[in-house]
Amino acid sequence: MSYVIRTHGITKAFDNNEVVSNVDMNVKRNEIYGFLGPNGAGKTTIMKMITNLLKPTSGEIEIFGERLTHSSYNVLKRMGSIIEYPAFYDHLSGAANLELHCEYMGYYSPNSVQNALEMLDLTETGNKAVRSYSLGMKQRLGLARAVLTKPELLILDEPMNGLDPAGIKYIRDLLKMLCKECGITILISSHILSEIENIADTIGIINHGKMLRELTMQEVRDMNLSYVELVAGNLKQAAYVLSEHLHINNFKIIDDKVIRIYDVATPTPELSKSLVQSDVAIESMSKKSESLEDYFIKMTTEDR
Ligand SMILES: Nc1ncnc2c1ncn2[C@@H]1O[C@H](COP(=O)(O)OP(=O)(O)OP(=O)(O)O)[C@@H](O)[C@H]1O
Repeated sequence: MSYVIRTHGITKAFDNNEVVSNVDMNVKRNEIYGFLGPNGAGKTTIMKMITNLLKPTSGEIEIFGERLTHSSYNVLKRMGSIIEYPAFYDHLSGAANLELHCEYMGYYSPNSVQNALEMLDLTETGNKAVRSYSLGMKQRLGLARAVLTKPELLILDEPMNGLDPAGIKYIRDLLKMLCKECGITILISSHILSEIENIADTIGIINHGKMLRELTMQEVRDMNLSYVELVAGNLKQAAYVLSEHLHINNFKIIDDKVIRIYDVATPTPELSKSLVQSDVAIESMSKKSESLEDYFIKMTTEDR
């Protein structure tokens, strides 16, 4: 497996207050990695460490197989990023801001500014002063700057912030294209799962500075998110029937009347027949499913 980013037990403390704790993150080459966590979870701090804007208190970061140090200029030249809100010279045009960035990065390629503006649908506004841009246009200009120097790795901290639904779709489609057609690896953070679940190949869930889980979207799709909810009088007997008669162990007792059975392969009529035959007083039985958003919220609230 080839990785573009690997962090090994990175920790960051500000004034003895640990806000990132022992995080291992593994971003594979040519994938979109969705970095998910509620506000304040530590996403920006980790992305700042990966882009060398902050130094970890302990732990190591490897990018393109090289250990990141204060002098890793060549590694940094191979990435583009938006960390927090992108800042520009407001009195200059979008195009002039991009030209300045090329100069600063020592990157010269004919038409690169025009191509980046075009890619982000900013051709018409490229010559206007940034101070006249809406928040969404600034976000797109930030992305234009991030892709300007043709990076191999994009680090995007909540790039959908401030965009309307059409703008979010535009960016999602663009990121998919950049990853699948141009081979760019993308690390993108969000606190809203639905923003990235359709484009991510892998997600990492973080809360209170700790990586709770890293899993591929295929693993997410294979998870038991559907279940049968059984409301019954004598739950002890119901649990006994499930495990001893039906050999189902994948269930959870929610309270003194409710069991959730995650083995949805057993048909509901078969379940109810066995339960009734063993004198379980069924009040109701229904198929339900948990959305991925519910799962994400549950994971991050259970960790409190
Ligand atoms: N320079 C700093 N000094 C002190 N505390 C900081 C500093 N930067 C971040 N923090 C704290 O670290 C924690 C993590 O913040 P961070 O911005 O990384 O979270 P986040 O997941 O990106 O959240 P958000 O989505 O709100 O940006 C927060 O409690 C924040 O207050």
